[in-house]
Amino acid sequence: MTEVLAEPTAAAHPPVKSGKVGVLLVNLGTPDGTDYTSMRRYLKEFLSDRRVIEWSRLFWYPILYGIVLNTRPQKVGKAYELIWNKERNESWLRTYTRNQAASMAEALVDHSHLVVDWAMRYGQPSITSRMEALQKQGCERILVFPLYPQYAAATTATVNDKAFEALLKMRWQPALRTVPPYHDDPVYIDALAASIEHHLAKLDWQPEVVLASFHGIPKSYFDLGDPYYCQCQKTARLLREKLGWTKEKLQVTFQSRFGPEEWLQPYTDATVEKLAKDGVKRIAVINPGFVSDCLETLEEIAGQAAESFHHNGGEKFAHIPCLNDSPEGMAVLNHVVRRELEGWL
Ligand SMILES: C=CC1=C(C)c2cc3[nH]c(cc4nc(cc5[nH]c(cc1n2)c(C)c5CCC(=O)O)C(CCC(=O)O)=C4C)c(C)c3C=C
Ligand SMILES: [Fe+2]
Ligand SMILES: [Fe+2]
Repeated sequence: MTEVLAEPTAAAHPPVKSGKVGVLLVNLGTPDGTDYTSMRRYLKEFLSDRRVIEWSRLFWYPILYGIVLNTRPQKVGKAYELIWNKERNESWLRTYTRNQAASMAEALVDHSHLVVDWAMRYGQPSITSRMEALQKQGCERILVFPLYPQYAAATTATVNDKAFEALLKMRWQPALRTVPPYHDDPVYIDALAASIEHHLAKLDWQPEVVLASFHGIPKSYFDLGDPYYCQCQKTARLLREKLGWTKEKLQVTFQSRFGPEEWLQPYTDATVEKLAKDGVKRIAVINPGFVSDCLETLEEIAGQAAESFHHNGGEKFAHIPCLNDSPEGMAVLNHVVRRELEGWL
């Protein structure tokens, strides 16, 4: 005889929150402090990620544990100190990401069943902890938003991997959606163009050249089929078209090289130096691939690149800030989220 399970009665059943939709904004990550221990913990997690360093572990781990984690924490800790948000005692990347989540929650307040949260791929708050928190609040559906306009396996894919890894341990999984790259979205391109125009209008000089400097990746990742390079080039082309500028006026470069391999070219540092040596006196740099200002924009560009330009004969240098949590920046993020939530709102 077949046994039929009895319908659980309300009294016997534990309370379950339900009916909510979560949005999880995720950026790269950040150390908890600039001290050696915090920096080492952060870099260890970051540089152990196979999506970031694709070399064989047999080759990479002796270098990572023998050299990199003994020297880089001090060096990078000093760089972070220069740009630390002292008021909140945290990195700007964390401040801006939290602000973006708060601002988005306010913009979408009419959807009372929506919960907006934020996490970091490396460091705290972790993706797993925030996914679990969203689920506890009753989110049966979660939209994961890797905060990168251009897709790279080293950034977008590793965020998505981590989100799906969190589901691995759940008996009752929420439905999961991930936000695709938005490198050619007109709202994003318009926001970049408006930001350039707005910031250049505030100067009492105008740049001869503007660099669109994107974070680099090893050239070998591109050769293996990563679409990142092409998406960066498309963003720059659309931006040029929007501004009515030539290829000479808006040039694409790649920054933040790591390790001895060849990375995407032309390099930002070499280009800045060459422009100055060739007699260009005034340049501006924008970082369209970074949703928020961080170490790589504030220290490497506004700090180091500016210094190199002046040192080599350049006279005027401007760093155009990232869109951050500005109204234009939030218009982009809110637009992308609304579109990707279609059918869930
Ligand atoms: C092989 C190493 C790295 C790859 C590939 C890589 C790709 C990549 N990174 C970003 C965005 C950011 N990177 C940041 C810092 C950073 N990046 C690497 C290495 C690689 N990145 C390192 C080791 C570091 C830490 C600092 C250092 O040791 O130099 C940051 C800043 C974080 C902050 O808290 O401010 C961002 C943002 C992208 C978009 C990308 C590929 C497209
Ligand atoms: Fe990086
Ligand atoms: Fe860097």
